[in-house]
Amino acid sequence: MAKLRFGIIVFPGSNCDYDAYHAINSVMGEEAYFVWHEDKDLKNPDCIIIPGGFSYGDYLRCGAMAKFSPAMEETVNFAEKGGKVIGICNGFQILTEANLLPGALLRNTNLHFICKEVYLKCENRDLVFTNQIPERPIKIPIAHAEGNYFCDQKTLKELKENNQIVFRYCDEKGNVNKESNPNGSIENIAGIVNKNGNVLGMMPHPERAMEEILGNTDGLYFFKSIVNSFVN
Ligand SMILES: NC(=O)CC[C@H](N)C(=O)O
Repeated sequence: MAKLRFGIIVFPGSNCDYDAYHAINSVMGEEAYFVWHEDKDLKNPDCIIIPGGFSYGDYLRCGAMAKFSPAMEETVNFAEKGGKVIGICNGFQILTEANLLPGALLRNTNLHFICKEVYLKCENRDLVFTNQIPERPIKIPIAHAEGNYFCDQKTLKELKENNQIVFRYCDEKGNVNKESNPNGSIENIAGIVNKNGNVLGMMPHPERAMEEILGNTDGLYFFKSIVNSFVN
């Protein structure tokens, strides 16, 4: 079977683009390639990844300037036609700014940049992004200053009704509570999907947990889910 094509959008200030590239190419054995933010041509992807980092230096707000890039305009068109789009960390922030996902990412409640491993409970394992994720909590790193997910009560209700809450921060045993919430996110939300199930945003970084040498391979479940959804 031909390799799956993952287009990774690169903005000035992206810094997880090579991590995503390595995860797709070297670990998953699929094809990753970069799309410069000024390019309008996404080069026929199976999936677009908007990687983590500090696009445009996080000026104005995280993701606020990136949404105007030609590559983002095309990503919106791609998503509207059902194309699969993943936003990780700064990518999640960009997807909310581009209105592909509801809500916003605010400053962490402690006002610090937080870099550590957290546990996630996957609440919807029927998605193209999650079908291989186990029931047990998975351990994935976070690294952000603005990961505090917020939305109004009406949106929260809709997210719940449509099963759009994909990941919640929890502890090792799967308890979702104030203690297991690293950044103040509403109801411990760490990742959501759009109504159609083809656009996912998450603050944690699965691409940083792909190999034994890194001490954590739980990110593999995430990428294996996507590959699996194309094969089956
Ligand atoms: N790792 C990242 O993508 C960082 C995201 C963002 N710039 C923040 O600090 O919140």
